[in-house]
Amino acid sequence: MLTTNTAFQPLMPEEDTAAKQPTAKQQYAVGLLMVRRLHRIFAVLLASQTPRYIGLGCGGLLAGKLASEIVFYYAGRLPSEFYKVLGDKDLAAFFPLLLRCMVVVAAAGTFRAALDYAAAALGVMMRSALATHTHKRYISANVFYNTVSRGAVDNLDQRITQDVERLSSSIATVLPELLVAPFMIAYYTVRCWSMAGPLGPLSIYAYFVIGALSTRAIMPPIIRNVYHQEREEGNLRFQEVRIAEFAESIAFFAGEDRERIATDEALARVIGVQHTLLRRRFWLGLITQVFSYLGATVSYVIIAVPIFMGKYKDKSGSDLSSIISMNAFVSMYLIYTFSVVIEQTKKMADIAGYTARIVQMWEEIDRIESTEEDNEAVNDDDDTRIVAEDVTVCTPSGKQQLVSALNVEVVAGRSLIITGPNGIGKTSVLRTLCGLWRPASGRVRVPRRAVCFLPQTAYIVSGSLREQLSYPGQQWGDDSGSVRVCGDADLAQLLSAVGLAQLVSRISSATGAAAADHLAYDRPYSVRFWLKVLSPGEQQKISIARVLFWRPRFAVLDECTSALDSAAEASVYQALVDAGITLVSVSHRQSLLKYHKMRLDLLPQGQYSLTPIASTL
Ligand SMILES: Nc1ncnc2c1ncn2[C@@H]1O[C@H](COP(=O)(O)OP(=O)(O)OP(=O)(O)O)[C@@H](O)[C@H]1O
Repeated sequence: MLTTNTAFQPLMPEEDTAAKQPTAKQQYAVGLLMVRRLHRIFAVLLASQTPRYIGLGCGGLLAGKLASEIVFYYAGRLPSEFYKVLGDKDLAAFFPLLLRCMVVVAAAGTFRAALDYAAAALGVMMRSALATHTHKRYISANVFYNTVSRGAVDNLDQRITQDVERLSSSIATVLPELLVAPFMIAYYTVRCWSMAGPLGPLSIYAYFVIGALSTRAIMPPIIRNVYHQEREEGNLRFQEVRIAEFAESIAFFAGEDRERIATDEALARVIGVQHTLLRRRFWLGLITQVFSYLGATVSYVIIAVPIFMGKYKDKSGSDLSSIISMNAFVSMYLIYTFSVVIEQTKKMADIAGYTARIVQMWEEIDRIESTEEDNEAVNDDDDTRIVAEDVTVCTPSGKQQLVSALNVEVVAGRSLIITGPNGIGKTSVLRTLCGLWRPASGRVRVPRRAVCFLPQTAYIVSGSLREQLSYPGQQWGDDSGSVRVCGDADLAQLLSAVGLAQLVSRISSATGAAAADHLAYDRPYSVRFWLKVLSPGEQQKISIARVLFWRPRFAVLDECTSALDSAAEASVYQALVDAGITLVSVSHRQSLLKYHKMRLDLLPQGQYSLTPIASTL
């Protein structure tokens, strides 16, 4: 009975990405891919603001940086003026020069502090734009679910938080330097040319090209290391978070030794990558530093040429000192500007690493969105039935076929229960019927807006009891944005329907707050608090109360009453049936058969049997 129809195969994390994604070498190379990724980052940043605002921001930054360079230029000229005044023993000129020096130095300090502030603020704005863009695309229907369950991209949370933050602050530090560099280079090229002829600036340009080429060779390993360091940091954090999340289970198992070893191993991997990164950065730092310091020597060669060619032979000793100081400043500043550009390559390696991680995540979202576009299973217009026609259910990797040629129709009023041994594919069938997984072949039609899915682990949110029961606040699949919350009367009735009538007074006594119901309903609490105050069974009751509040036409229940005692389970099932909700349940309990009209029994080798309940009881 196994079918081999492969009209549609779900996306497979390793295989589809391997076909389309660049090779490891291309991933971290300083080349077209890096430029394309950076372009994507900047396209998002530019789209987040109006062109006028961007123009004003960049213009302001450039103007501020240029103004500060002018101040630094005047500060740089001061030594040559001091040489002249002191060389001539000119006391009358000394004090005004001293005063001017103090004003210029104070202005230079102010500009530097203001520019640092502007760069930091720019970084925060960029972070906000990139994270908002990612949230908008990632936390949307089915995208986050598929991105997480495909697992093709590691540590999504870390990419959205830490990587975005680091990328933004790195760009913000580099941007002002790169914006102003062309102006500085042009100005000091002209000055250097007039001082030493074309040979001066040309030799500095050649020097710069050599410097840039020598750093380019060691950039790719650093980019790769930055990428890996972020990944290992994410893995370490995941391990630490798991210890906090499963503290009780670990404590009961006395698993602290095993956890410590696993955590130390994760830490060792981070430290290992950090050491490698430090070593590689050392070589990059060595090249850029030597390049900067050697630049000073080059500048003296440039100054020496006109002197030895006799250009200043008629100048006095103090005049010549002043000219040498001035010329040294001009050529050194041109070299310094190039050194600053070369210095930025250190930051550029970081930027490329973070960019790779963020854009890879966006590319994965692109892939998922493009396959979701034609997912006609979701939001079928007919909200009276869920239909599976010749459906083959496979795991997301496509490697394991769970059910083949499934034909089932759940009509409103005729609830279905799915049974079968562990691991046979019951939950997978539910996911497929709900449109979360796409069938490997065949067709599913499901009115998503009329279906609510309850997994075995109840989802508890932060906020008040009213928000807890009204989650998500909007009807499933309702795009209108209108929010609906439980009224006071509804709340009391729902709590009593699921056997939680005492919850409000319990919370009030636990927190020492006033017991009046209408006050307690809206008092906000953290998720941590709710998880502490509600037992697993009570958490399941809360999620069933939500379904009773929303009264969807269909409720898909995946062992969502597994932690309830038999009486409570019978009572909540009866409440759901009385509310007119059609159920699609997964359960191992025979006692639940009576709340359903059909039974889908999953059998080995992808087979199944579909029988009316009345005939099996
Ligand atoms: N996201 C996934 N990726 C890969 N394999 C999966 C995934 N989800 C489930 N599977 C595999 O599919 C098989 C069926 O899993 P499923 O959860 O549907 O079984 P089940 O019948 O609901 O089991 P149980 O009764 O224990 O809840 C299992 O072997 C499981 O390993």
